[in-house]
Amino acid sequence: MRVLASAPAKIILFGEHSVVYGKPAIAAAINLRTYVWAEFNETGAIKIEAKDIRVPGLTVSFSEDEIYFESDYGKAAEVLSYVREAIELVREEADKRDKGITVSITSQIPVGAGLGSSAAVAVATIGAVSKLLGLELTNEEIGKLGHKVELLVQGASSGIDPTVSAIGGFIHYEKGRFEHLPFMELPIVVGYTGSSGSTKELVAMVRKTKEEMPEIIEPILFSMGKVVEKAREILLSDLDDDVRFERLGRLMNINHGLLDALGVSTKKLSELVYAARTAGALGAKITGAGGGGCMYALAPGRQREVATAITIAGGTPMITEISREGLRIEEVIP
Ligand SMILES: Nc1ncnc2c1ncn2[C@@H]1O[C@H](COP(=O)(O)OP(=O)(O)OP(=O)(O)O)[C@@H](O)[C@H]1O
Ligand SMILES: C[C@@](O)(CCO)CC(=O)[O-]
Ligand SMILES: [Mg+2]
Repeated sequence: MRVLASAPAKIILFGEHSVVYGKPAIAAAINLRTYVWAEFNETGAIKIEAKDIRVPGLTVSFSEDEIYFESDYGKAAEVLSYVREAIELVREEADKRDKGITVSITSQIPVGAGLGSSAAVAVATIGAVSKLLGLELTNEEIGKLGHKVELLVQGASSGIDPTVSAIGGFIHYEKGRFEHLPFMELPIVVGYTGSSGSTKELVAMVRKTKEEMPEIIEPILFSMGKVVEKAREILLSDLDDDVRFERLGRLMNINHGLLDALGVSTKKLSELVYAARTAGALGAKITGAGGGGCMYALAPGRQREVATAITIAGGTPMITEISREGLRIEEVIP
């Protein structure tokens, strides 16, 4: 039997980082997906074919007529830890710890770019492997297992990314609980800096700063929580779109400033944010953990101009759509 599952990327509209400390956040699944095939193998081992992820630590030496490859196995194993933990967790849940499983991954989501590639790969793997092992799990349960995987690998995770990747759509999330917000088209542009940041390291950096100066960082996290409350109110209001977008834009700019104060922006991210605002975006901010990766802009009627401004500033624009669907079983071959 072979199973193919897929799970979407996400953007965080408001509340990244503060959500790790129990504040609310708002996120949406977007139409970039990670695909995972799962099948049994006879060896009893876990085998992972990650087709489009760069493995760090590979050294190649060339001499007259020979080529030597040396790999840093520790680093290679670390890169695959989300997938490995996901498979181990599902084998335990199914009480089939010794089953040999091979997974093969292809992904449209840039890695370490704030678009939830870690959550999507964990959720798609859990979806494919649980189906293979005959476990009946709801998408919500798969999101909770995805949260466990992120906790195991990163040490800290709010769970918002695996939740939105598993269930799709547009959500408000707080302390493990989510509420679907009404589906709406948002005129956004995502801008990719081309560089990456590690969520594990960025979350650890914010925690360290918070421990060193709680009297400064806690009010910032508190304000971020308030920005999200206000944004939820505006999203649920019956205000006209022009007023609604203008207010949301202002909140995005405040949220970006607060993220910058936490130290998770970079020069390139800020350049893309300011380029987007100058080209007429009503708001622009980092999305995801930062340290590189992506920003997004709210630009009703100005998406094309903002995309051009992001390109001129050295970024890659992506006009994405919100994905109603989360985890999907694409194919089951008996
Ligand atoms: N296609 C893939 N195959 C295997 N592992 C992947 C794949 N995509 C992502 N990963 C894993 O996820 C890690 C990146 O996760 P990380 O949480 O740091 O960033 P992100 O999820 O892309 O962004 P964010 O968490 O800010 O939304 C990679 O180093 C790798 O371990
Ligand atoms: C930085 C963070 O808030 C969002 C990453 O997309 C981490 C988390 O919520 O687990
Ligand atoms: Mg991640």
